[in-house]
Amino acid sequence: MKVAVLQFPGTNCEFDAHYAFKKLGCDVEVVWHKNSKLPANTDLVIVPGGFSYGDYLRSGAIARFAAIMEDVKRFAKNGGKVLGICNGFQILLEAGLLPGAMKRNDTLHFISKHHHLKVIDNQNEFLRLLNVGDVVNIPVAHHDGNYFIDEEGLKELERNNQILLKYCTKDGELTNMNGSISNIAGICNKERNVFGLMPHPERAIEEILGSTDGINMLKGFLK
Ligand SMILES: NC(=O)CC[C@H](N)C(=O)O
Repeated sequence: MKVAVLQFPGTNCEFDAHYAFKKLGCDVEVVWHKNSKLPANTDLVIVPGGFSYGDYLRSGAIARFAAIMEDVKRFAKNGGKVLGICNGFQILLEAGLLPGAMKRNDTLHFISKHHHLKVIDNQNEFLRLLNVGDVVNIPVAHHDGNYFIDEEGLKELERNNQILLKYCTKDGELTNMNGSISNIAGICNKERNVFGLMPHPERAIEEILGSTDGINMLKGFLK
């Protein structure tokens, strides 16, 4: 399986994602933002975490104008799978590939820790190897993870089962970690081929990292 990991100035998780998918046996290529085309035969695009363009203006607001994003949009429109992790999620929101917007955490603090997430929907390629109600332990590291969408948009997400993950305690009780509406940690688009989440599954793939719960999330994409 061919995985393309995008790289913008300020991206800092491209090699974590590269390492994780390599470990899963994928052919992985890091793709510079100035390229106008994704590699031939790309099966999955990862928009990784970091601080693209220093998070100036708004996280992801500049990266979404990068040349490569035109091809990512084309790829997604044709049904190609795209996963945005943290800053990648922010970029996909800014690019209009996912609905809603990201605000600063309500505490105004950068939050960096392991946090539990509850699987809300698994009828998608990302979480198909998990069960609804499963609790996973995945690191978070962001200051702009306060997901927002208007009332009508939230209803639409719920109606279409687009809410994939919510923040919770280790016992599965929903918690509000950063102000996100309805405790949302991850969503997908209506067509179910574009995914975004604030936590970092690619950083939870070895015991030494504190959790291996990310493996079965990323593995969902494997053919
Ligand atoms: N780990 C990351 O991707 C950081 C995300 C983002 N730039 C923020 O701090 O909100």
